[in-house]
Amino acid sequence: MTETIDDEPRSNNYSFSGIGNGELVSKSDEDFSKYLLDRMKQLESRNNLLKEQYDQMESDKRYIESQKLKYERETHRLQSEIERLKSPPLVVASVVDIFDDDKALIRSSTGPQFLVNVSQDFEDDDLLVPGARVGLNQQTLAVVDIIPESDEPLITAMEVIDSQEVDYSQVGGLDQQIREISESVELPITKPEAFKRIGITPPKGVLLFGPPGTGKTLLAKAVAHRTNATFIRVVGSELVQKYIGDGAKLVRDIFEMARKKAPAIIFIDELDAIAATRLGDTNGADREVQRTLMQLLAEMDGFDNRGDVRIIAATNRPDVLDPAIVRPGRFDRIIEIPLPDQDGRETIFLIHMDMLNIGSDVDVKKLASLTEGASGADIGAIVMEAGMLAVRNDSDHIGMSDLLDAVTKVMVPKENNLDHSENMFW
Ligand SMILES: Nc1ncnc2c1ncn2[C@@H]1O[C@H](COP(=O)(O)OP(=O)(O)OP(=O)(O)O)[C@@H](O)[C@H]1O
Repeated sequence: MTETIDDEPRSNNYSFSGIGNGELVSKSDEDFSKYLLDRMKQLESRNNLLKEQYDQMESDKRYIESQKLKYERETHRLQSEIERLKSPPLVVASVVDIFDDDKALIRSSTGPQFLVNVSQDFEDDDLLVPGARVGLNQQTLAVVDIIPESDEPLITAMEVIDSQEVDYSQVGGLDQQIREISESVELPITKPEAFKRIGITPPKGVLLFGPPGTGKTLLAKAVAHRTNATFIRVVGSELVQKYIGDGAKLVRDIFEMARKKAPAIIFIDELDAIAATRLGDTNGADREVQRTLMQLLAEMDGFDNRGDVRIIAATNRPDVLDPAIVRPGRFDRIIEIPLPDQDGRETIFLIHMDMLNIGSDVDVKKLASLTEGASGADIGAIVMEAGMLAVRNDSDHIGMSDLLDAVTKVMVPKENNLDHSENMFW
């Protein structure tokens, strides 16, 4: 790379024949300085190029260093996430009392009380007060975390919808049931004075029972829409399965939230999961269900019939319900939601076809007579399936043949299932 420039002029390169000696020297000097200038220019541009490359490499280096830092941070975060995921679950408890020497009396969610240590590096000392909910180490039961009071567990345990879009007109074949539910849930919210005037107390809770997919949830949503009430839906089985040890507290929180968001309708689906009759010996899980039910009964007993929080429950298994739940003052209005009859099925077909492009050959009466034993949900599925067939056939409307194919597709597996399920309630 190093270039040496000789002091001696290079006569070989710079001599020209036929020119005098003095002339030759000055010509050579001139050429040589030209050569030097060119060379300098070359070197300068090479130098600039190298400088540019150097700058580029410097900035690449800085970029790589910052990337390295970023990945190190990410690795660190992922490592602590792995540690966090591998750490054993904490036991939930509530604080009964706090003592000076870093000890606390706590009540575990399953009942018994323990005197336990409070972890030394526990930061939220101010929040550690009687009544606070805390997380305990599984083995030592030491208090290691505090559970913030928030609606978070509720958000996953229940569905809260401020305004419902479902109208009574979307519920087919249940005119009698709509009348009954509107008297017992809607009127106490919209016309409480009518009840006061006459002196009767409206029913506290309404129990809807019937086979799956017959419109129990739909009906409850329609009442919420009619009364402009917040619709709070909880599923019995989720209350006791997802939140072992927390079911009773959740029931309390649900009623609390309903009072805050009133007028509100609490819809408890699968009531049987928390209100089935208890048989003989009880294990831990049964006791949990029992505590949840007790809390539900206590909440129902404790609130005002004339208030603007109403409770609707639904079950497919009324036969297994604990008699305590249907006593007067609790779910004292029981409404059967049966499978739709011929007229009901016709109406439900029409409701589900309402917004669709239906061919003129479609005979709803015939469809209704071919679907005896179908629920509203089955009819919804038939119409949806027919729509899919029409799309698949690139048709611009749903024809009778699509609907007939869909009836076969939805009804045949259902009939096969029914053959194998004679022991089921429905
Ligand atoms: N009577 C009905 N009229 C119109 N559509 C209905 C009717 N019953 C059911 N459906 C349709 O079926 C869907 C499911 O019904 P829904 O969830 O109300 O049944 P459910 O009785 O609460 O069932 P489950 O007991 O399984 O909870 C509804 O969203 C609706 O599309």
